[in-house]
Amino acid sequence: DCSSPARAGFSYEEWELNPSELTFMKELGRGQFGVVQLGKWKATMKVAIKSINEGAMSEDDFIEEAKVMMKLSHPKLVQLYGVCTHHKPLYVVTEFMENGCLLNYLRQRRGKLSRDVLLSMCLDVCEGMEYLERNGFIHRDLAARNCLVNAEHIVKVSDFGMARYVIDDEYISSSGAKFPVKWSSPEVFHFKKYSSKSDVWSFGVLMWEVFTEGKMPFESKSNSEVVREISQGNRLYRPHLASQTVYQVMYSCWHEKPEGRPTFAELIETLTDVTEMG
Ligand SMILES: CCC(=O)Nc1cccc(Nc2nc(Nc3ccc(OCCOC)cc3)ncc2F)c1
Repeated sequence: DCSSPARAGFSYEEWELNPSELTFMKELGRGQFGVVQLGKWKATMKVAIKSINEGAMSEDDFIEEAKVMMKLSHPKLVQLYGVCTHHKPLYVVTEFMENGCLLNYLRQRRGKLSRDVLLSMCLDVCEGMEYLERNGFIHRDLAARNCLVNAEHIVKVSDFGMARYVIDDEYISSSGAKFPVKWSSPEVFHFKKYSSKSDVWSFGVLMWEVFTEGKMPFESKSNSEVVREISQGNRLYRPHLASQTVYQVMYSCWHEKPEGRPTFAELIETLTDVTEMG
């Protein structure tokens, strides 16, 4: 049916949106591929439209993958509606999230969010990630900056798998300034060995971001200092808002070996028990 962008433009492949059905309203900010704008699809549905800067993305590879990503659908994942490939710049059209990215949301509401709300945010992300784990899909760049918050204050995971299409050596090389070392497991920053268990490590750091209300992990340390700290067995400290029980959960995500870390399915169980215990 053509009632939603996901099935849009019968005259286009199902992952293609007809650009004439998009209207631009205002700039939301800048993602890593270029500007993101609030728009409307068929003059009714609010959407986020990412314009991909020339040379920022391996576009053909991404378009191929977009067909797979379109099929990933879950209430805690930011839905990909489609792409416009018939002109430059390439547009990537997704679900619009009224309250913006989780990192800024946490920083803007410092001191106003209860522990229960912080825990429910972690559970939202965990549910989205458990769906990706179940479907054998690796995020590769899970962090609070890559999660978004909707009008109902639900948190959803965004930009899953997009790290594979970035053209920027600073981001790709593990010694590059933009490589997310502070969210990377040892097997990722040493060998780029990505897995759902390396996503679990990043989820532990995201939990730390949530319970510090948006602090930068290893605040004053350089990437190479973080590699040394982690390799020596040091870990992020317990955030003041995190109970010992909550800290044990995020700490379990930082086991040196992937097999020593929980799965997202196990993390849902544990976080749900913590929520119920209070
Ligand atoms: C921290 C990283 C970061 O900002 N990332 C980032 C920036 C811009 C847009 C996107 N992407 C999407 N954004 C929305 N909604 C959105 C709503 C409000 C907003 O307010 C900005 C001004 O605040 C006063 C920003 C975004 N929905 C879907 C996206 F895909 C991601």
